[in-house]
Amino acid sequence: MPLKLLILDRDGVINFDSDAYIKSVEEWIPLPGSIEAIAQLSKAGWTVAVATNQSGIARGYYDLATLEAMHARLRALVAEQGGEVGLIVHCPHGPDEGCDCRKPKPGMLKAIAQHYGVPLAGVWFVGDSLGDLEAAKAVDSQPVLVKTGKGERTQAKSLPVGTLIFDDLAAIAAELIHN
Ligand SMILES: O=P(O)(O)OC[C@@H](O)[C@H]1O[C@@H](OP(=O)(O)O)[C@@H](O)[C@@H](O)[C@@H]1O
Ligand SMILES: [Mg+2]
Ligand SMILES: [Zn+2]
Repeated sequence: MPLKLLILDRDGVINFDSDAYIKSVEEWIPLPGSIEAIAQLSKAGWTVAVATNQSGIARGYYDLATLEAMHARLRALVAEQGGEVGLIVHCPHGPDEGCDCRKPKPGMLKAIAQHYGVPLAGVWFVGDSLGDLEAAKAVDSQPVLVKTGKGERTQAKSLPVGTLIFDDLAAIAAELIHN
């Protein structure tokens, strides 16, 4: 049975985003239904991984310990609902550092696929920004846009061909679990 892998962007998909960055655990607030959606997917046999740009680290807005505390909170909330979160990969670099992991580059998606030993072709990558969708396209994954976070702004742009669009993560969970 091939692994059912779903990869999520974080800010604007799992939690509220802010143009001022999410700089503390207190600012990290789950979007309505997102924790439940991840738990339901997990309990339905999906492996839910996360690929998130975190240039706020390079910019000095928060440190790695704070980022890890946010992710511990995410894991605890999903565990309370009987589910679990898989690998969380972040890019700590700034836009001018030329790293291979910052979306729209697909380095984080490749790292997740390598971790699980599965191909990326067709794997849904859910994001709210154009860079998320471009990263998916770059490795033949399925770009999926949610309208939460920056999603409605992104929807007004020219999207990669074949991009799927959903209202939110709960709608994606319903689609994947019930179809
Ligand atoms: O959506 P993910 O990838 O989980 O994380 C996005 C965040 O790292 C931040 O990314 C920044 O973009 P720049 O990194 O400054 O271009 C801005 O868009 C912030 O509003 C946003 O909080
Ligand atoms: Mg985002
Ligand atoms: Zn990076």
